[in-house]
Amino acid sequence: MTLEEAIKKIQPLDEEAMEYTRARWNTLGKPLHSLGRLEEMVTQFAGIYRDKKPHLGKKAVIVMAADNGVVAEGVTQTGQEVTKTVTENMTKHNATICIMSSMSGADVYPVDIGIATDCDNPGVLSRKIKYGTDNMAKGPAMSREEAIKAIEVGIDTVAELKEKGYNVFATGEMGIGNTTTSSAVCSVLLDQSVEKVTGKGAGLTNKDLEHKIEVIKQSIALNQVDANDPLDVLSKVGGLDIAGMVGCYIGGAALQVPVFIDGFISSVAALIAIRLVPECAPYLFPSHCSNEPAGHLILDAIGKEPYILANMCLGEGTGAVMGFTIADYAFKAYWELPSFEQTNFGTYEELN
Ligand SMILES: Cc1cc2ncn([C@H]3O[C@H](COP(=O)(O)O)[C@@H](O)[C@H]3O)c2cc1C
Ligand SMILES: O=C(O)c1cccnc1
Repeated sequence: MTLEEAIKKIQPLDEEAMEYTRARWNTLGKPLHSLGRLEEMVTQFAGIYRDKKPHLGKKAVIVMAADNGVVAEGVTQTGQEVTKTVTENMTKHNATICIMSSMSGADVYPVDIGIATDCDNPGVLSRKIKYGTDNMAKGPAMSREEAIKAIEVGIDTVAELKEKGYNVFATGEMGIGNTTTSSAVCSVLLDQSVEKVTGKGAGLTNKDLEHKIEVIKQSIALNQVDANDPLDVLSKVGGLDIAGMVGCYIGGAALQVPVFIDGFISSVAALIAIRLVPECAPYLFPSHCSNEPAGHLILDAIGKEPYILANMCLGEGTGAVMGFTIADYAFKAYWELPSFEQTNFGTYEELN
């Protein structure tokens, strides 16, 4: 599906299904609204599925893996070969996301959307746009066309997995250097200083952090980034992993499935998606708030309040899969709690 086709398919949530779900929550044998945002989550899922009787199906985490040319500037603690190693570890149950996903009953789908070397691994979906982005400190990270193609990879991945029976998604990423690109995008789109939105990523010394900030400033200035054009920002100072996740969010909205956002990098992708297509926002769910300095800023900007505050900053989708578990609790209560009439509390009308 093209980006344009996906945008055209996005509809507002189904109010009737949500009304029905809200009303049903109010009949259950517990104090009104006492499950708070868990109640709202089930209601919103009903609106997304356009189904008065929403059920969670199979859960998938899509992990967009890509390299970033800017790593050549020395903005990371480890080399870019780690991107491929960790991505391949996801096929052997050796990465954090696999272990945490198994707790949530979710399947992990790593996608090579731009790893810098060949990745011939049957467990990794091969969707390479190019062998890593170009170094944004020297010129644009990618062309606008490449950014759109990467977004379409995300849309198509959601479509493909929905065909296989998945109906709830989470985004994750693996890409050494992607906190540098994320901070650049964040600084431009939120009009905040680079210092305020840049952290140590997967680990840096204070001196290295100063250098990272300088590289980001240089990249933004050199590329003459247009803050009013999210695709310009994404292609010049973003990454292929971020673009792929933008596609997952827009694709999720087009295909009427909810998508959980992970940490800093995933939230930056959600910010781009919502700036591009504001109508996709109700299909997106926060999970945790990243411990990177701009974690809260980004969530505030997209109007999403995190469910979990755990000072996590790992990425890969590790926070997003905890969102699945919250959804499990919410749906379990919604479907298994007896109504007032089925209990001996009295009737709903008597009690409320
Ligand atoms: C072994 C390892 C596993 C990871 N898993 C996620 N990340 C996280 O760290 C990277 C971003 O940090 P930076 O911008 O500093 O490179 C991303 O790959 C992100 O997913 C990892 C990083 C490492 C080193
Ligand atoms: O919050 C995140 O997603 C994050 C932060 C630092 C490094 N990797 C991921």
